[in-house]
Amino acid sequence: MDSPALEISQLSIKFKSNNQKEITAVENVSLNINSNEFVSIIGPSGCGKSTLLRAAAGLERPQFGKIRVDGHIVTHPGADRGMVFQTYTLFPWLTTYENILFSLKKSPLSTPEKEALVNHYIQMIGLEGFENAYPNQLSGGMRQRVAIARALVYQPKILLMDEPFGALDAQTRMSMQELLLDVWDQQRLAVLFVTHDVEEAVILSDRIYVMSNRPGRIKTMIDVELPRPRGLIDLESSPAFLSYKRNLLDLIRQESNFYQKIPLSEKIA
Ligand SMILES: Nc1ncnc2c1ncn2[C@@H]1O[C@H](COP(=O)(O)OP(=O)(O)OP(=O)(O)O)[C@@H](O)[C@H]1O
Repeated sequence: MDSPALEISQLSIKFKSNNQKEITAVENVSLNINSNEFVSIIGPSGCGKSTLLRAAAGLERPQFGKIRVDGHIVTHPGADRGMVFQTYTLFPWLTTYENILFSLKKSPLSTPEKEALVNHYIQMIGLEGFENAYPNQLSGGMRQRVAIARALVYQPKILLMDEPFGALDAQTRMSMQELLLDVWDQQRLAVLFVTHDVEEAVILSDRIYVMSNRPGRIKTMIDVELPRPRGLIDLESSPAFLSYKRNLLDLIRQESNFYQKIPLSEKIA
Protein backbone atom coordinates (compact mmCIF):
# COMPACT_ATOMS: atom_id res chain seq x y z
CA MET A 1 0.00 0.00 0.00
CA ASP A 2 1.23 3.59 -0.73
CA SER A 3 2.39 5.67 2.27
CA PRO A 4 0.18 8.65 3.13
CA ALA A 5 1.45 11.96 1.70
CA LEU A 6 1.82 13.21 5.27
CA GLU A 7 1.94 11.03 8.35
CA ILE A 8 2.14 12.56 11.81
CA SER A 9 2.50 10.03 14.61
CA GLN A 10 2.37 10.64 18.36
CA LEU A 11 3.77 14.13 18.00
CA SER A 12 4.50 16.20 21.11
CA ILE A 13 6.11 19.65 21.11
CA LYS A 14 7.07 21.64 24.19
CA PHE A 15 8.42 25.17 24.54
CA LYS A 16 10.03 27.10 27.38
CA SER A 17 8.17 30.29 28.24
CA ASN A 18 9.99 33.53 29.14
CA ASN A 19 9.85 32.59 32.83
CA GLN A 20 11.29 29.15 32.00
CA LYS A 21 7.98 27.35 32.53
CA GLU A 22 7.41 24.44 30.19
CA ILE A 23 4.51 24.82 27.74
CA THR A 24 3.19 21.73 25.98
CA ALA A 25 1.89 23.15 22.70
CA VAL A 26 1.07 19.84 20.96
CA GLU A 27 0.51 16.54 22.76
CA ASN A 28 0.40 13.07 21.25
CA VAL A 29 -1.09 14.14 17.90
CA SER A 30 -1.42 11.54 15.17
CA LEU A 31 -2.98 12.14 11.76
CA ASN A 32 -2.54 11.05 8.15
CA ILE A 33 -3.27 12.88 4.91
CA ASN A 34 -3.52 11.04 1.61
CA SER A 35 -2.04 12.42 -1.59
CA ASN A 36 -5.18 14.10 -2.91
CA GLU A 37 -6.89 15.03 0.35
CA PHE A 38 -7.79 18.46 1.72
CA VAL A 39 -7.58 18.36 5.50
CA SER A 40 -8.15 21.24 7.92
CA ILE A 41 -7.26 21.76 11.55
CA ILE A 42 -9.41 23.96 13.72
CA GLY A 43 -9.38 24.63 17.43
CA PRO A 44 -9.35 27.41 20.01
CA SER A 45 -6.72 30.11 19.91
CA GLY A 46 -3.35 28.97 21.25
CA CYS A 47 -4.15 25.24 21.01
CA GLY A 48 -1.07 24.49 18.91
CA LYS A 49 -2.40 24.55 15.31
CA SER A 50 0.45 26.67 13.93
CA THR A 51 3.01 24.70 15.90
CA LEU A 52 1.73 21.48 14.34
CA LEU A 53 1.88 22.97 10.85
CA ARG A 54 5.34 24.40 11.42
CA ALA A 55 6.51 20.99 12.58
CA ALA A 56 5.14 19.45 9.36
CA ALA A 57 7.09 22.12 7.46
CA GLY A 58 10.27 21.12 9.34
CA LEU A 59 10.43 24.44 11.21
CA GLU A 60 9.86 22.98 14.69
CA ARG A 61 11.63 19.98 16.14
CA PRO A 62 9.34 17.61 18.06
CA GLN A 63 10.40 16.26 21.47
CA PHE A 64 8.49 13.10 20.72
CA GLY A 65 6.92 11.47 17.67
CA LYS A 66 7.61 11.45 13.95
CA ILE A 67 6.51 13.26 10.81
CA ARG A 68 6.87 11.50 7.46
CA VAL A 69 6.30 12.79 3.94
CA ASP A 70 5.84 9.96 1.47
CA GLY A 71 7.36 7.67 4.08
CA HIS A 72 10.50 9.83 4.63
CA ILE A 73 11.11 11.37 8.05
CA VAL A 74 10.98 15.18 8.08
CA THR A 75 13.97 16.84 9.71
CA HIS A 76 14.01 20.24 7.96
CA PRO A 77 12.08 22.25 5.35
CA GLY A 78 12.12 20.73 1.86
CA ALA A 79 10.78 21.16 -1.67
CA ASP A 80 8.24 18.39 -1.10
CA ARG A 81 6.28 20.85 1.11
CA GLY A 82 4.96 24.27 0.05
CA MET A 83 4.02 26.77 2.75
CA VAL A 84 1.63 29.73 2.74
CA PHE A 85 1.39 31.91 5.85
CA GLN A 86 -1.21 34.44 7.00
CA THR A 87 1.09 37.42 6.71
CA TYR A 88 2.45 38.37 3.36
CA THR A 89 5.83 36.84 2.88
CA LEU A 90 6.65 38.08 -0.63
CA PHE A 91 9.95 39.82 -1.35
CA PRO A 92 8.95 43.50 -1.66
CA TRP A 93 11.79 44.24 -4.09
CA LEU A 94 10.70 41.54 -6.57
CA THR A 95 7.80 41.63 -9.03
CA THR A 96 5.03 39.00 -9.15
CA TYR A 97 6.94 37.13 -11.84
CA GLU A 98 10.28 37.36 -10.00
CA ASN A 99 8.74 36.33 -6.65
CA ILE A 100 7.39 33.13 -8.21
CA LEU A 101 10.56 32.47 -10.21
CA PHE A 102 12.62 32.85 -7.04
CA SER A 103 11.10 29.60 -5.72
CA LEU A 104 12.79 27.75 -8.59
CA LYS A 105 16.24 29.10 -7.75
CA LYS A 106 17.59 25.68 -6.80
CA SER A 107 15.61 23.75 -9.42
CA PRO A 108 17.59 21.84 -12.06
CA LEU A 109 15.08 22.90 -14.77
CA SER A 110 16.28 24.95 -17.76
CA THR A 111 15.43 28.67 -17.94
CA PRO A 112 12.69 28.15 -20.59
CA GLU A 113 11.15 25.37 -18.47
CA LYS A 114 11.16 27.61 -15.40
CA GLU A 115 9.59 30.46 -17.38
CA ALA A 116 6.87 28.16 -18.70
CA LEU A 117 6.08 26.99 -15.16
CA VAL A 118 5.95 30.54 -13.77
CA ASN A 119 3.63 31.62 -16.59
CA HIS A 120 1.43 28.58 -16.04
CA TYR A 121 0.96 29.44 -12.35
CA ILE A 122 0.43 33.13 -13.03
CA GLN A 123 -2.42 32.11 -15.31
CA MET A 124 -3.77 29.60 -12.77
CA ILE A 125 -4.03 32.25 -10.05
CA GLY A 126 -5.51 34.80 -12.46
CA LEU A 127 -2.75 37.41 -12.28
CA GLU A 128 -2.00 37.86 -15.99
CA GLY A 129 -1.29 41.56 -16.52
CA PHE A 130 0.26 41.87 -13.03
CA GLU A 131 3.51 40.02 -13.80
CA ASN A 132 5.56 43.20 -13.42
CA ALA A 133 3.76 44.61 -10.38
CA TYR A 134 5.56 44.82 -7.04
CA PRO A 135 3.81 43.52 -3.87
CA ASN A 136 2.96 47.06 -2.70
CA GLN A 137 1.05 47.56 -5.96
CA LEU A 138 -1.14 44.49 -5.29
CA SER A 139 -4.20 44.05 -3.05
CA GLY A 140 -4.03 41.67 -0.06
CA GLY A 141 -5.88 38.96 -2.00
CA MET A 142 -3.55 39.33 -4.98
CA ARG A 143 -0.50 39.02 -2.74
CA GLN A 144 -1.84 35.80 -1.28
CA ARG A 145 -2.42 34.53 -4.84
CA VAL A 146 1.25 35.15 -5.55
CA ALA A 147 2.15 33.38 -2.30
CA ILE A 148 0.08 30.36 -3.37
CA ALA A 149 1.71 30.30 -6.84
CA ARG A 150 5.13 30.62 -5.24
CA ALA A 151 4.40 27.60 -3.02
CA LEU A 152 3.01 25.53 -5.90
CA VAL A 153 5.53 26.31 -8.63
CA TYR A 154 8.11 23.80 -7.40
CA GLN A 155 5.35 21.20 -7.37
CA PRO A 156 5.37 20.07 -3.76
CA LYS A 157 3.53 16.95 -2.64
CA ILE A 158 1.87 18.84 0.20
CA LEU A 159 0.66 22.37 0.62
CA LEU A 160 0.78 23.62 4.23
CA MET A 161 -1.40 26.69 4.79
CA ASP A 162 -1.52 28.65 8.05
CA GLU A 163 -4.60 30.91 8.13
CA PRO A 164 -3.75 32.13 4.62
CA PHE A 165 -6.96 34.17 4.29
CA GLY A 166 -7.16 35.35 7.89
CA ALA A 167 -6.13 38.93 7.11
CA LEU A 168 -8.54 39.39 4.19
CA ASP A 169 -12.00 41.00 4.14
CA ALA A 170 -15.02 38.68 3.85
CA GLN A 171 -15.57 39.23 0.13
CA THR A 172 -11.92 38.69 -0.83
CA ARG A 173 -11.73 35.72 1.49
CA MET A 174 -14.63 34.05 -0.31
CA SER A 175 -13.10 34.57 -3.74
CA MET A 176 -9.78 33.21 -2.42
CA GLN A 177 -11.56 30.12 -1.13
CA GLU A 178 -13.08 29.64 -4.60
CA LEU A 179 -9.69 30.14 -6.22
CA LEU A 180 -8.07 27.63 -3.86
CA LEU A 181 -10.78 25.05 -4.58
CA ASP A 182 -10.20 25.54 -8.34
CA VAL A 183 -6.42 25.27 -7.97
CA TRP A 184 -6.75 22.19 -5.78
CA ASP A 185 -9.13 20.62 -8.28
CA GLN A 186 -6.48 21.03 -10.98
CA GLN A 187 -3.52 19.91 -8.85
CA ARG A 188 -5.12 17.44 -6.44
CA LEU A 189 -2.21 17.57 -4.02
CA ALA A 190 -2.45 17.01 -0.28
CA VAL A 191 -3.35 20.14 1.68
CA LEU A 192 -3.08 20.73 5.43
CA PHE A 193 -4.96 23.93 6.20
CA VAL A 194 -5.10 25.71 9.57
CA THR A 195 -8.02 28.04 10.20
CA HIS A 196 -10.03 29.64 13.00
CA ASP A 197 -13.01 29.80 10.71
CA VAL A 198 -15.46 26.91 10.96
CA GLU A 199 -17.26 27.84 7.71
CA GLU A 200 -13.99 27.99 5.84
CA ALA A 201 -13.01 24.55 7.13
CA VAL A 202 -16.33 23.03 6.00
CA ILE A 203 -16.24 24.75 2.59
CA LEU A 204 -12.77 23.51 1.74
CA SER A 205 -12.15 20.21 3.47
CA ASP A 206 -12.56 16.48 2.99
CA ARG A 207 -11.78 16.03 6.68
CA ILE A 208 -11.50 18.32 9.68
CA TYR A 209 -9.49 17.65 12.82
CA VAL A 210 -10.71 19.55 15.88
CA MET A 211 -8.01 20.24 18.45
CA SER A 212 -8.57 20.56 22.19
CA ASN A 213 -7.55 23.52 24.29
CA ARG A 214 -3.85 23.57 25.21
CA PRO A 215 -2.08 21.19 25.39
CA GLY A 216 -3.35 20.62 21.85
CA ARG A 217 -4.56 17.10 21.23
CA ILE A 218 -6.87 15.81 18.53
CA LYS A 219 -10.33 15.98 20.08
CA THR A 220 -12.22 14.55 17.14
CA MET A 221 -12.15 14.07 13.38
CA ILE A 222 -15.06 14.85 11.09
CA ASP A 223 -15.48 13.68 7.50
CA VAL A 224 -17.09 16.38 5.37
CA GLU A 225 -19.28 14.49 2.95
CA LEU A 226 -20.42 17.43 0.83
CA PRO A 227 -20.31 16.90 -2.94
CA ARG A 228 -17.60 18.54 -5.05
CA PRO A 229 -17.23 20.81 -6.92
CA ARG A 230 -18.59 23.10 -4.21
CA GLY A 231 -20.40 26.28 -5.30
CA LEU A 232 -20.02 28.51 -2.29
CA ILE A 233 -23.25 30.50 -2.42
CA ASP A 234 -25.54 27.44 -2.65
CA LEU A 235 -23.39 25.43 -0.28
CA GLU A 236 -23.53 27.94 2.58
CA SER A 237 -27.33 27.84 2.74
CA SER A 238 -27.65 24.05 2.48
CA PRO A 239 -28.94 22.14 5.56
CA ALA A 240 -25.97 19.75 5.43
CA PHE A 241 -23.49 22.67 5.54
CA LEU A 242 -25.33 24.30 8.46
CA SER A 243 -25.37 21.04 10.35
CA TYR A 244 -21.58 20.60 10.01
CA LYS A 245 -21.14 24.22 11.07
CA ARG A 246 -23.27 23.87 14.22
CA ASN A 247 -21.59 20.65 15.23
CA LEU A 248 -18.12 22.18 14.86
CA LEU A 249 -19.08 25.39 16.66
CA ASP A 250 -20.31 23.31 19.59
CA LEU A 251 -17.11 21.27 19.67
CA ILE A 252 -14.93 24.40 19.66
CA ARG A 253 -17.02 26.17 22.27
CA GLN A 254 -16.63 23.20 24.58
CA GLU A 255 -12.88 23.86 24.38
CA SER A 256 -12.93 27.62 24.71
CA ASN A 257 -12.69 29.50 28.00
CA PHE A 258 -16.07 31.06 27.32
CA TYR A 259 -17.87 27.74 27.21
CA GLN A 260 -21.42 27.95 28.50
CA LYS A 261 -23.49 24.95 29.47
CA ILE A 262 -26.16 25.49 26.80
CA PRO A 263 -24.83 24.09 23.48
CA LEU A 264 -24.68 26.77 20.81
CA SER A 265 -26.81 24.71 18.42
CA GLU A 266 -29.70 24.87 20.92
CA LYS A 267 -29.37 28.65 21.09
CA ILE A 268 -29.40 28.97 17.30
CA ALA A 269 -32.38 26.59 16.92
N1 LIG B 1 8.54 29.64 19.90
C1 LIG B 1 7.73 29.55 20.96
N2 LIG B 1 8.21 29.73 22.21
C2 LIG B 1 7.40 29.62 23.30
N3 LIG B 1 6.09 29.34 23.22
C3 LIG B 1 5.55 29.15 22.01
C4 LIG B 1 6.34 29.24 20.80
N4 LIG B 1 5.53 29.00 19.73
C5 LIG B 1 4.30 28.78 20.23
N5 LIG B 1 4.32 28.86 21.58
C6 LIG B 1 3.17 28.65 22.49
O1 LIG B 1 2.59 27.40 22.14
C7 LIG B 1 1.17 27.49 22.20
C8 LIG B 1 0.56 27.12 20.86
O2 LIG B 1 0.85 28.16 19.94
P1 LIG B 1 0.33 28.13 18.44
O3 LIG B 1 0.75 29.40 17.78
O4 LIG B 1 0.74 26.87 17.80
O5 LIG B 1 -1.27 28.10 18.64
P2 LIG B 1 -2.42 28.37 17.56
O6 LIG B 1 -3.48 27.35 17.85
O7 LIG B 1 -1.86 28.39 16.20
O8 LIG B 1 -2.91 29.81 18.00
P3 LIG B 1 -3.74 30.92 17.18
O9 LIG B 1 -4.98 30.23 16.70
O10 LIG B 1 -4.03 31.98 18.19
O11 LIG B 1 -2.84 31.36 16.05
C9 LIG B 1 0.84 28.90 22.65
O12 LIG B 1 0.65 28.90 24.05
C10 LIG B 1 2.07 29.68 22.29
O13 LIG B 1 2.27 30.79 23.15
